[in-house]
Amino acid sequence: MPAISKTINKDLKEERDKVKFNIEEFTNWFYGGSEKVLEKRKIENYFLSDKSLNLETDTSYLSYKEKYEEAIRRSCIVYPKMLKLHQELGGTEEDFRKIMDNLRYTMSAIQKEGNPFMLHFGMFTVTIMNLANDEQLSEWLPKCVNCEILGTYAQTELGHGTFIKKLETTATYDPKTKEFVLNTPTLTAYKWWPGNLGHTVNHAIVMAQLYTKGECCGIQPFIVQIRDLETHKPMPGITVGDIGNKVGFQTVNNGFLAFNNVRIPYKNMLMKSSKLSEDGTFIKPKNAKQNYGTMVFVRVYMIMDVVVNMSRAATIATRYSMVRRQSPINPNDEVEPKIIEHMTQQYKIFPAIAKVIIYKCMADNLRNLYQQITLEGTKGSFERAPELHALSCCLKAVCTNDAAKTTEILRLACGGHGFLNSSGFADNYKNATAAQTYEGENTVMLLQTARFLIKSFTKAKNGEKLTEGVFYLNDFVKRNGKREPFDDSIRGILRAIQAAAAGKISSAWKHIEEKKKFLTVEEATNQTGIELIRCAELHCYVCLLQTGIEEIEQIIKNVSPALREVFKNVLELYAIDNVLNMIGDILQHVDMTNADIDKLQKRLEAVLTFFRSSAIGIVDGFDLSDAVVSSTLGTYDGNVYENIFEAAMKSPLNQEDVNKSFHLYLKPFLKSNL
Ligand SMILES: CC(C)(COP(=O)(O)OP(=O)(O)OC[C@H]1O[C@@H](n2cnc3c(N)ncnc32)[C@H](O)[C@@H]1OP(=O)(O)O)[C@@H](O)C(=O)NCCC(=O)NCCSC(=O)/C=C/CC(=O)O
Ligand SMILES: Cc1cc2nc3c(=O)[nH]c(=O)nc-3n(C[C@H](O)[C@H](O)[C@H](O)COP(=O)(O)OP(=O)(O)OC[C@H]3O[C@@H](n4cnc5c(N)ncnc54)[C@H](O)[C@@H]3O)c2cc1C
Repeated sequence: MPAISKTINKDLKEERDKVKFNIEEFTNWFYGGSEKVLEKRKIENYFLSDKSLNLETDTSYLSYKEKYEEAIRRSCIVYPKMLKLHQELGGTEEDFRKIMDNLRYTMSAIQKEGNPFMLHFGMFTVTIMNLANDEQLSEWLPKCVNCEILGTYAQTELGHGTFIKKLETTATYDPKTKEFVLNTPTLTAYKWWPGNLGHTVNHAIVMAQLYTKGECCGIQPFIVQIRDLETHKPMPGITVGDIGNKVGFQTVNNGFLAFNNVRIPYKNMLMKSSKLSEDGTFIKPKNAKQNYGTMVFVRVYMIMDVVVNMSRAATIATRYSMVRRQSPINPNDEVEPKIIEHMTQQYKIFPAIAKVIIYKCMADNLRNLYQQITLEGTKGSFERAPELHALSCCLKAVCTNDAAKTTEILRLACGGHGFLNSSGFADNYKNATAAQTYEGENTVMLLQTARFLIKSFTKAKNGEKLTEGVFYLNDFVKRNGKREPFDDSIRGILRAIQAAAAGKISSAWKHIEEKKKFLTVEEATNQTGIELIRCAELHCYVCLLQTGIEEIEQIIKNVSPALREVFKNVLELYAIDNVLNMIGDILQHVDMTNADIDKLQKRLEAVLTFFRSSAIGIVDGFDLSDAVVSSTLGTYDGNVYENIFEAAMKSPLNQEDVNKSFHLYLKPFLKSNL
C-alpha cells in the first residue's frame, strides 16, 4: 500500500492564491450575513461532531434493510439534538426555521439517501399548521413539535398521483357516531409512495374524498393514527408497508397504506379551510385550492434544495478539475495541464456555479413572496395565490430538471472517477432526479404555469391588468407583431428572452384558438402541449434572469470592488449562457444577426476565462465542509488520489485476500479447463 500523506494539494493551493476577492465576504453574502455564517457553522458542527453518528461508515455497502435501520438510528440521534437545540435557541418558529435551513446542507453528510423522518416536519406538521383550526392546532401541534408522534403526508395512490381530484380513498361521515369511516375500495386506491410511511411513522395526513349526506365533497385532509404508539403494530383495519427498492431515496421508507372501515373521530378532519358541521353539512372553503397549500410550500422550498444540491456538485467538479492533470494543449508541452485549462471543461463547470448564485437569489425571493401571499391568505385575501402557484410550478420544474442535468454534466466532467460512488455524484443525482417527479411531475407543473400564461395573454390582448411577473406580455402586444430589436446589454438580453417567451405564448395562444374551431378547448390545449411547455420554461428563464439582475444590482452596491467584479461576471455568464442555449426561440422574435451571435460567443469565452480565477474562491465560499461535500474528488485539501485509494480499501471485497467464491466456483471452473 502506498504511503499516504495529506497536505493541501499544491495545484489547488496555487489556484487559491490567485483568487482576488475575499472569500469570507462572498460566504457572508451567500448565507445572509456574517452572524448567519457563524450560526451555520456552529449548527453544522453541533450535529456532525457527534461521534455516535459514526459518519465514517460507508453506508453504500449496507443492504437495503441495514441502510434503513442505520438511517433510523441516525435520525434518533439527530432529532433529539434538534429539539434540544431548538429549546436552547429560544424555542420560536424562527429558531426552528434556522435549524431546518441549516440542516438542508448538513443532512447530506448524515442521510445521503434521504431521511426517514423528513416528511414529519416537512409536510405533516406543515399541513397541520396550515389547515388545522385553532382547537386542532392546540391538540396536535405540540405533539408534532415535540416528536411525541411521527407523521407523513399520504396523498398519492397507486392509481393517481397527478390528478388528485380522482383519488379513490373515501372518508364517509357517520353523524350518528360523529366519526369518519375510511376505506380503500380498490387496489388502485392504496396510498402508494408517501415518504416515511412504510415502517417509520405512526400518524399520517390522509387526503381522502369526503362523503357526507350521500354526496362527495372532494378531497379533504384527515389525521389518521396508523400504528400503535406502544407496539408500533398497524392499527385495526390498517394495512401498511414499504413499497420496495427504488432508483434512489433508499432510506426515505416510501410506503403503502390501505383502510378497511377505519373509524376516526370528527375532530380529525382538518377544518381551517373546508368545514363540516357535526350534523354532516359541508361548508365550502373560501378558496377551493387552499387544501393544496402544503404542496405549494414544499415546491417553494425545493428551489433551496436545488441550490444545496448544485453547490455540492459544482464544488466537487471544480476542485477535481484543478487537481487532475491530463492531455497537453500544445502537443510538445512537458507538463500536462490541469483539466480546467480545457475551455470545454470550463464550459461544463462555470455556468453551473453561476446558476447556483442566480437560483439562490430566486429561492430567497420566492420564499419571501410565499410568506407575503400566505399572510394575505390568513387575512382572507387569495388574489395572488394563482400567481404564486404559477411561479412555484415552473421554478420547481425548471430548477429540478436543471439540477439533475447539471449533476450529470458535472459527473461527466470528472471522467472515470466521477462514476465512483465515492465521488458523491450518484446520491446527488438520485436525489435530484427524484425531485423531478415528486411534489408534482415536472411536465404537469409546466402545464400549470402555461395555463396561467395563456390566461394572462388573453388579458393582455384585452387590455386588462396583469400581475407584475407577466408585464412583459403588454410590451409584446403593444409591438403588434414587430420584432424586438436586439441590444446586447444584460437588460437587452432580458428583453430578448422576454420577447421569445411572449412570442411563444402568443403562438401557443393562436394555435389553441385555431384548434378550438374543431376541438374542445381542453383538447386544443392538449394538442398544443409541446409549445405550452416551452412557454412555461421561457417564462421561468425570464423570472430567473430578471431576479438575478435585480438582486445583483443591489448586491454590488454593498460589496467590495473585487467581489463586485465577481457578481457582474456571474450575471454576464448566466445571461450569455442562457441566451445562447435558446437561440432558436430568440431568432423567431428578436432581430439578432449572425454577428450578434458571434459577439455573444466571444463574450462567453471571455467570461469563462475571467471565471477561471474566481471559480475556486466561489465554491470555497459556498462553505461546504468535507463532510457535507462527501466526495473523494471534492475535499478541501484536493488529495483526490489518496482519497480514492482509501475509499477503495473500504470495499468489503478488500477485507480478505481470497473470496470464498474462488473455492466454490472459480477454482472448479479453472480446474475443469486444465
Ligand atoms: C395538477 C394539479 C394542479 C391539478 O389540480 P386540479 O384541482 O385538478 O386542477 P384544475 O385543473 O381543476 O384547476 C386548476 C386551477 O387550480 C389552480 N390551482 C391548482 N393548484 C393550485 C394551488 N396549489 N394554488 C393555487 N391555485 C391552484 C390552477 O391555477 C388553475 O386555476 P384556473 O384559474 O386556471 O382554473 C394538481 O392536481 C396537482 O398539484 N398535482 C400534483 C400532485 C402533487 O404535487 N403531489 C404531491 C404529493 S406529496 C409528494 O410528492 C411528497 C414528496 C416528498 C417530499 O417532498 O420530500
Ligand atoms: C421519491 C418520491 C417520493 C414521493 N413522496 C410522496 C409523498 O411523500 N407523499 C405523496 O403523497 N406522494 C409522494 N410521491 C408521489 C408523487 O407526488 C407522484 O409520483 C407525482 O406527483 C407524479 O404523479 P404520478 O406518479 O401519478 O405520475 P403520472 O401523472 O402518472 O405521470 C406519468 C406521465 O404522465 C404524464 N402526465 C400525467 N398527467 C398529465 C397531464 N395532465 N398532461 C400531460 N402529461 C401528463 C406525466 O408528465 C408523466 O410523463 C413521491 C414520489 C416519488 C418518486
